[in-house]
Amino acid sequence: MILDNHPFQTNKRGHLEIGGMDSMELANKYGTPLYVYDVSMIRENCRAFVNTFKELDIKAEVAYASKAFSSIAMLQVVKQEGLSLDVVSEGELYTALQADFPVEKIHMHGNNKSLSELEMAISHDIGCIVIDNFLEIEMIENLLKKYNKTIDVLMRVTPGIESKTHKYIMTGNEDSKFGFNLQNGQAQEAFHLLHNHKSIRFKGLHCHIGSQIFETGSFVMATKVLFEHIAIWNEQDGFVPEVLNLGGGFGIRYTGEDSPLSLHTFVEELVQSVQYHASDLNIPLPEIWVEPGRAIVGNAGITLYTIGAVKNIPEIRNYISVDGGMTDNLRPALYGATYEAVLANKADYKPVNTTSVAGKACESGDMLIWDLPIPEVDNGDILAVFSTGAYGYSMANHYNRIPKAAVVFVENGNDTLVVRRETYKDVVKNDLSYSEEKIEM
Ligand SMILES: Cc1ncc(COP(=O)(O)O)c(C=O)c1O
Ligand SMILES: N[C@@H](CCCC[NH3+])C(=O)O
Repeated sequence: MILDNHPFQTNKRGHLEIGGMDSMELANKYGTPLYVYDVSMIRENCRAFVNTFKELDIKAEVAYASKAFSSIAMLQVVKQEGLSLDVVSEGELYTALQADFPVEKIHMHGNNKSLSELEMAISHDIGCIVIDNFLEIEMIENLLKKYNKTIDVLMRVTPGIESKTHKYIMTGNEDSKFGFNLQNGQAQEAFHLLHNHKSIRFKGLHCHIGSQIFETGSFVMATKVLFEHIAIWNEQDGFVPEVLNLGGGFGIRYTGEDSPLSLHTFVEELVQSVQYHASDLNIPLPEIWVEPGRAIVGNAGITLYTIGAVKNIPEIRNYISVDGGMTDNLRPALYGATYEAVLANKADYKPVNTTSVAGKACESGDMLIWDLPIPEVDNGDILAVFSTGAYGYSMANHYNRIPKAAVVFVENGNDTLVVRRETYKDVVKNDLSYSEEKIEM
């Protein structure tokens, strides 16, 4: 049964339950498509990361990668759980400031940070900037002079590792737009600009090899490559990193085919590898920082859709269409990502057919799920797609002028609307008219 692959159950009415709430009641109350998050699951995921490092007695910092899902309410939960925060744009930083997130716990990323983004970060005294390129070093130097400030930074490097994931979400390979290349000398050049800098406090290295990764081998390999360079810089310049940030990328289960490692195993193997190299080099163990996004929110979210048109093409395929699709979940269209779903009102029914779930956007590629085992479908049935908590709402778009869906948090049987559904007024709110008089002028 598909339901067995996911951390949800049915209630007495046979309806899918989330956070102690009947998902059908949520669909009726808020309409569909609807993103629903079980907040206690988000909290558990945050705590699991923090506690795993604690159990291993390792000085660590866990920063939630807010690109996975950023909203004021979400960042308030992250703040309540005491995590740090990774932002990659002015918009994400702005959201963090609106959520009153402690600035000293915010880290800023980005492969093309603008002057105004850096100025916002520096003027608000955020905790750390992860430097990606030479232009950024120059802009940070100028801004620190202007504000007469100093700031902590990490240097992002690409170790030349091809992690086992989709090409579009690999980031540690040599041919990457992210970070300073370790192999071709650029990282070495940047290191010399940053090491012993007067106002840029160079704390250490950052490396993120990709996303939705199920094995530790590529992390261990990346750590080895980082330490080869740390060893050279240690010998030449006495460099001792205070921090090693190994990024995010911890894979989650989308379907029964996915078997993520336990968090404990994952973290333990990363820690052991850093410990091994630090002791080999005879330097103190650096603080280990990580930046999980998907692993914090992915499994905690589901999306509810109303099923509309049903189309059977004999001997070819059965289709059901839902009232959302690539506008609220771009991942299948972008990466061929796979998902599982059940009918929220028949969650414990046995499947009798196979059907493919189409979105409503005007694209043949707008398919949410291919060949899903499903019970008999009736008008008004609600489809619940699992594991949509990461990179769903955050990559939502307005294609076909479809308004963005609402987000509801549920916790201990209480539901709270945390992002309003967009209206058609919202969709045209930035449009200005172009009158005939202008053409005549
Ligand atoms: C620098 C950086 N850190 C963290 C993450 C979060 O990744 P994930 O959601 O896979 O944990 C990403 C996204 O891939 C990233 O680019
Ligand atoms: N958006 C991607 C992950 C990329 C994360 C940022 N480097 C996904 O949905 O899987």
